[in-house]
Amino acid sequence: MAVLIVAGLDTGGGAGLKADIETVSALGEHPLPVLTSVTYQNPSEVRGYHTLPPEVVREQIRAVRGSFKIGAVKIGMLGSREIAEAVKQETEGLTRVLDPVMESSTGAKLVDSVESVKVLILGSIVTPNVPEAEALSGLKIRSIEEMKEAAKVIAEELGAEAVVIKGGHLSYTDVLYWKGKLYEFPGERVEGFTHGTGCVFSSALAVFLAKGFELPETVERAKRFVEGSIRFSKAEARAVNPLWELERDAHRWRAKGELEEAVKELMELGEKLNPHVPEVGTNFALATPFSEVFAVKGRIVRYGGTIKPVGPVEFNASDHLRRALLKMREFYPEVRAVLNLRYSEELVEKAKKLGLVVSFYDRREEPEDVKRAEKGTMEWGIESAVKRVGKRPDLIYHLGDWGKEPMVLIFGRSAMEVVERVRALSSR
Ligand SMILES: Nc1ncnc2c1ncn2[C@@H]1O[C@H](COP(=O)(O)OP(=O)(O)O)[C@@H](O)[C@H]1O
Ligand SMILES: Cc1ncc(COP(=O)(O)O)c(N)n1
Repeated sequence: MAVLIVAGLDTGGGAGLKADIETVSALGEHPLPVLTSVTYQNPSEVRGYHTLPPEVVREQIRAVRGSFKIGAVKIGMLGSREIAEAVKQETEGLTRVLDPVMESSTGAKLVDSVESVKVLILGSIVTPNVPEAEALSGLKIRSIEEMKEAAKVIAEELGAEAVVIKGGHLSYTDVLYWKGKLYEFPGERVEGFTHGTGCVFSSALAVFLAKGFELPETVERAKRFVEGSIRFSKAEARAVNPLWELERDAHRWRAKGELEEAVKELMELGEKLNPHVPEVGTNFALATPFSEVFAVKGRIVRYGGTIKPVGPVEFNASDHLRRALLKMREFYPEVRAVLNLRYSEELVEKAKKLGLVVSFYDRREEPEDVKRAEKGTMEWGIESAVKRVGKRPDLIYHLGDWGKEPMVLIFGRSAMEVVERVRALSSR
């Protein structure tokens, strides 16, 4: 199924047409991109925009309307009244999702007037954020109750088929008014970049409508999709990441394979490694670029004179190593893998001889409040060891913690780098 997208181009690659294309593609439908305006912007600032002549917008829609099966249309930045009129005429009869874009999140105007947006409201599913809903309804919105009143007014007075007021500027709860009924979609704040959330939301809505879901279900699905695109946003983009689900799954797949290979290599070191395996067992953890962590279920244990993994490589199979790795990644994001061994003086000396950067933490230095909180020891330990050496540590040891057993953590930028380090450390 194809989804028509009528929107503006964001040169920062965060919002607008590019976010819409990615959203539609990521959700498995075919995007038909129609450009209304070129903006000059980055995630911090819109410097200006240039609207295309309405005829150019009209011709783009005409070129595709007849030759694709269009399940829905998402309409974003319109720019001018003339473009709004042309889009209205050319999209007659399609299921229309209108994101009434008026201002960017950075506060710059993206349309000549509220009236231009109103041109397209009749019969559309409209998705204003709180300030846009205030502009369309003339009401002040400070609560979920007031969101509901405004949604009703926009539907009843302006003739929208349905109204979804988005709560990103209020409490993260979204409200839907449809066929005389009100629905609430509770949400919680997700940490991450939010530039482009509105674009992704309305595109996802259009996709789920095209797939045939009923409106309340589409809102729920679009909201969850936006949450993922915030949670898995990337610092480099400073905007939402509509490709999050595909990327996350690809990274999971690769990390699992990488760790499985490395565990296999590690097993080759069986007899040499056996004396270095602590009572609690060894584990081996690998993080994806999204900081999701895989490890060996049940750990790697001594087995006769050799060693053996108890279970398979799984997501979230080690709490301690996951916490150590994630803390290390806050300082050095290139570090992706870690493995723990029993502490011994020879091992630490050998590491130093091999030129590895060695650090340690000492629980006697742990502040009382961290001790009492219990969960924070690992994080505190890694942080204090990192700060102690002032550069990226390859190996961190402590002399009693985690069931009081002294332990060594060996870090690496890949699972194989850790295996190579373990190989060097355990060779006689
Ligand atoms: N930080 C956040 N955490 C979770 N959900 C958010 C966050 N910011 C926005 N949302 C959600 O993203 C969607 C878009 O909302 P909003 O940001 O208000 O739109 P706009 O980009 O048009 O201002 C809504 O479903 C909203 O609840
Ligand atoms: C081309 C274009 N379309 C839409 C938005 C709104 O997105 P946001 O509210 O996240 O700034 C934008 N900034 N640019």
